Amino acid sequence: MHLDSHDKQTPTEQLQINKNQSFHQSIGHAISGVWLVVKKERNMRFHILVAVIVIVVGLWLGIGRSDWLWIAVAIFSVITAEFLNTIVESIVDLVVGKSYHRLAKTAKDVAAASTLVAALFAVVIGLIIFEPYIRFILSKH
Ligand SMILES: Nc1ncnc2c1ncn2[C@@H]1O[C@H](COP(=O)(O)OP(=O)(O)OP(=O)(O)O)[C@@H](O)[C@H]1O
Repeated sequence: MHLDSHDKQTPTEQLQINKNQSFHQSIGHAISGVWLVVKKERNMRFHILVAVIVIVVGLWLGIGRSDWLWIAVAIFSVITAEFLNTIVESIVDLVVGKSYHRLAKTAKDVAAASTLVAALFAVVIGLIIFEPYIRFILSKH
């Protein structure tokens, strides 16, 4: 997925390239970065949906503090990897444009691999935390 559409500014958008002048301005741009990834990256929306489901199930089961800590680590690892993946994609597209380049492929594939590894880490954390509950529920049936 490319963020090309973000490059086409609407007339109301300011074409700022100088440094942010205030903390408020920095936070505003950071939040618009978060919104941009959520809006444009289907995978990010999927990660958020899974995170919400895990949080709801965790609340329902009443899991402990240390379990929440690991779930927080897993969720933030996946989200951070997805942000880095989007950064790499954007920079690669900026550098090579529409042309094919072997190093562009390497950069994008390795960036995608980092998200995959983070997602697998999250699945392992989820299995370790929820396995006793799943086993208990299955033993009741
Ligand atoms: N300029 C390029 N040169 C060589 N290979 C490319 C280039 N652009 C993309 N690719 C290859 O095509 C794949 C898909 O490109 P795309 O830009 O859609 O990646 P993607 O956005 O990482 O996919 P996803 O949204 O699933 O993460 C990349 O993983 C890479 O293997």
